[in-house]
Formats: sequence, structure tokens, C-alpha cells
Amino acid sequence: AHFFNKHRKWAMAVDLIPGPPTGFLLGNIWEMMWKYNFNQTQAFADWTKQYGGIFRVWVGNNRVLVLLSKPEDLEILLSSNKHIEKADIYKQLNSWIGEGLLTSTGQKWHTRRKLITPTFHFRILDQFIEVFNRNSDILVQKLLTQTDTVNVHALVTLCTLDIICETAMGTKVDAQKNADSAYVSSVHDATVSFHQRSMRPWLMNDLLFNASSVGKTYNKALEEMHRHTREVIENRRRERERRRSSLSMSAADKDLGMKKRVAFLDQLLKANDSLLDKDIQEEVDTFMFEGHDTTAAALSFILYNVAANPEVQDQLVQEMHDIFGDSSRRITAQDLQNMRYTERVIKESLRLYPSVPLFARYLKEDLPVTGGYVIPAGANVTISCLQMGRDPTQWPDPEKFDPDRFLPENSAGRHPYAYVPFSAGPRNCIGQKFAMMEMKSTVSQIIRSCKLDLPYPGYKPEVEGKVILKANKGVLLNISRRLSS
Ligand code: HEM
Repeated sequence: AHFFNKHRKWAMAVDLIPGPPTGFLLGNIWEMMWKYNFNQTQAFADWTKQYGGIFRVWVGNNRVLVLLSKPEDLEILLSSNKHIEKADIYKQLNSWIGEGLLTSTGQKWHTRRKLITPTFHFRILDQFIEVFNRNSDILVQKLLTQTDTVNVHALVTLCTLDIICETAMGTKVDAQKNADSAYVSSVHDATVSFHQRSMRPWLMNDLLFNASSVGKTYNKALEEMHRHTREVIENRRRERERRRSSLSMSAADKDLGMKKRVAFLDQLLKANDSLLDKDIQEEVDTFMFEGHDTTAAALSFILYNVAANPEVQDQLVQEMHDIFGDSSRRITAQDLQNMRYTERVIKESLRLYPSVPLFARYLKEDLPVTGGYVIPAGANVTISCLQMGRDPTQWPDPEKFDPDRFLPENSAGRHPYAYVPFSAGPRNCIGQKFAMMEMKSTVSQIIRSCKLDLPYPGYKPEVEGKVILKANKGVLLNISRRLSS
């Protein structure tokens, strides 16, 4: 009786926050099923319109999500050092990425973040430009051999996988040279299954999940992904040992191309005394996934937006011309800094198509927010970047693709938490700079050689967030060689 009273009090506190009417046992999942056919993206869009900057969603009768989209509320949550625990649903990722940087919390997260942060220092990132260049060259060659409409997302994903393996992991996998990558299709299966599970409270139980078809697909995908990441770690370990036996320790690190600072996987292998194999594996699984699927989705939508907006494409071409003239020389760190317009195009595309459309925290303490609401401890607070990017009160004419929204003069006065595709505060994206550099160099290489067109006028990819925001049927474009003017 004590438990029920406590739960009833908690549920009453939650229900002080507005939200759609709840049904028996499944809460708001009834509506999600019958009205939205589990299209969470559409349901959240409609509910945001109806209830505004704060609303609650019952997933079953004891899990609750509180969706926040007012920048002031985001600031309260994300800037805090207290509320750094990820939402309970992230635990379902444990069998995939363990307690890696994305999912861990407390002391473990602090220690790992400190260990890994230097490996994303700009001096290390600058050394990666050559890898970005080389791999995007291969991508450009592949794009140019397409004579018909092509799903650019499929090709770009292989490129970003090659990039993360060669940069952070120091291992070449040459995914672009193969038509299919078992790892890439497993990431797809795993993210879709995870998403399906998150909206079906009856699949929260591990036994039921493992016996279901969704669980079987998920587990099969995990096996393949873990096989792949184990191989990446082993390759790098062997390479380190091979070099070490022929060179002194410090010379070996230099020879690995890492100079004084050490790249991601080498840093983990160097810390092997304090890290177990399992610890290394969970970080590699985390970075392999976060480090390629996010940038692939983002790049595909950038290319779509460029194709859909010829005046934007012209301006990009102009910027490339200003920087490179007629030369086909490689991109340098300085060039990347000079790509101001390209950067605005990327930012604007992430506003409309944020690769991570939702992220969430679990509250261990009550969280007072604006409007007099208090979100009770035990709730999951969810941020929907997708809805925030389309909020007309923050972004006039939100559907319009206008990179100049990010000109300094047009950004002045905008709340710093109104735009958070990389999250913000202590648990922001550690790969933000890496991602921006990779996206800029890839967009630049493509624009210098390719003209992008929509497959037909008015084409718009249909999107749905399944962990990562992707187009259900890929991003389709026509590509032709850009003739120099
Ligand atoms: C367009 C590209 C990317 C976007 C939009 C993006 C977005 C995000 C967001 C929103 C978060 C917070 C997630 C949460 O709170 O649950 C995050 C965290 C993270 N991202 Fe990214 N990301 C991108 C690229 C990358 C890349 C390239 C890497 C690695 C090289 C990476 C590694 C991570 C990691 C490890 C975390 C967890 C950080 C922590 O909790 O300390 N991301 N990212």
C-alpha cells in the first residue's frame, strides 16, 4: 500500500504537467499505436504544437518522458553538473555499447571523459584532414560513376565509416571499396530495433524482448557489430606491437603518426593497465557508432538541401572558387576555417535535420523549470532538437532553408540554448569539432566536382527519427560532373 501511495503521489506530480489524455496500462502508447502507427516523430510534432514547450508522455503506467523545448528550460537542465545521468532507456543500449562515454555516468563518465578529451584536440584533428580528403575523393569518384538517381546516404555512410576507422581507430577497413558493409547494415538493424523497443513497454522485459522478432534482429546485429569492433581493436593492437618491436616506445608513437598527442584507440590501448578489454571494447563500440552514423545522416541531408536550393549551391561553388581558384589542390586546416558559408549551410541543415533528434536525461532530483512547473525526480526529460529547429517562435518561416540565419548579425539575441544539435553543457558531443571538420571537407570535395540535382522537382525525403534521424527510403539525388566555369 505504501508503494502504491508513493507511486500515486508521484504520478499526480507528473500530471501537473500538461500532456495528451492517458489510457489504461499503456498510458499514451495507445495513441502512439493507433493514431501514429508508432511514428514517434509525428506524435511528438503534433503534441509539441498542441501543448507547447513542456508536456509529458506516459510510456506504460510507470515510465514518463517530459519533453522540453524552451531554451530557458534547456539551459537549466543541460548546464547543470547535477543532472548528467542519461534516461533509463539508454540502459537498453548496454548490450551494444556497454557503459561507454555516451551511456555511463558518475565517476566512470568523469574519468573516461578526461582520458578521451585530449584525443579530440585540434592538433590531432588537423592531422585527420588528409584522411578526410582521401576518403571523400573516393566518395566523389563513386558519385560521379552513377548514371542514374542514387541513394547518397548509402554511399556517404561507407565513407564516414572508413573515416572514423582510419582516424580514431587507426585501422583501415576500406568499406567504400565493398558494395555492402555487414557492420553498416547491422547498425541500421540495431537502431531500428532499439527504437521499436523504446515505444513498446511490453518489450522492456529482457526475456520477452530476446524471444521477440525485434529482439532477435537486435541480437544478431550486435553479434556482427561486436565481431567487427573486436577486429578493429585487434588490428590496432597488432600494429602497435609490430612497430614497438622494431622501434623504441616513443619513436613508435611518433611513427604511428600521432606525434606527442595520441589518437583515440591508441590512448585507450596505452591506458590498458587501468582499462580492461571490456572497457576498451565499449568505448570503441560507442565511437564507431556515434562517430559515423551521425555524420552520414547529416551529410546526406546537407546534400539534399543543397540540391533543393540552387542559389545555395551557387554560393557554395563561389566560396570554393574564392578559396581554391581553379586548382584541384588538397584542403588545408586554414581552408576549413575559411569556409564560412559552408559552415552556415551545415548548421542550417542540422537545424532542420538534427542527426540526434532526441536525447534524454534521468532526474535523480526534482527539476524546477520555467512556468512554475517542477519535474519530479524519477522522470526522464527529453529534448527534441527536431521540434526545436522547426519552432516558428524561434525560427521565422521555419521550413525555409536559409543559411544566413547563422550570420553573426542574425544570431545576435538568439538564446544560446535555442540551437543545440550537439547538445550543450558538460555532456555535450565530444566529437563536435571532428564532425564539423569532416562535414566541411566532404561537402567541399563534393561541391568542387559534382553538381547536385533533385530526382524530380519538389522531391523531399520522408524522415523519421530512429535513434538517428534518417530518411526512410534514403536520400535520392542526381549527380553530374561540375564543369568548371
Ligand atoms: C553531425 C554529427 C553529430 C551530431 C549531430 C552529434 C550529436 C550529439 C548529441 C546530441 C549528443 C548528446 C547525446 C545525449 O545526451 O544522449 C552527442 C554525444 C556524443 N557524441 Fe556526438 N554527434 C555527432 C558526431 C559525433 C562524432 C563524429 C563523434 C565521435 C567521433 C561523436 C561522439 C559522441 C560521444 C562519445 C557522445 C557522448 C559524450 C558524453 O556523454 O560525454 N559524435 N552527440
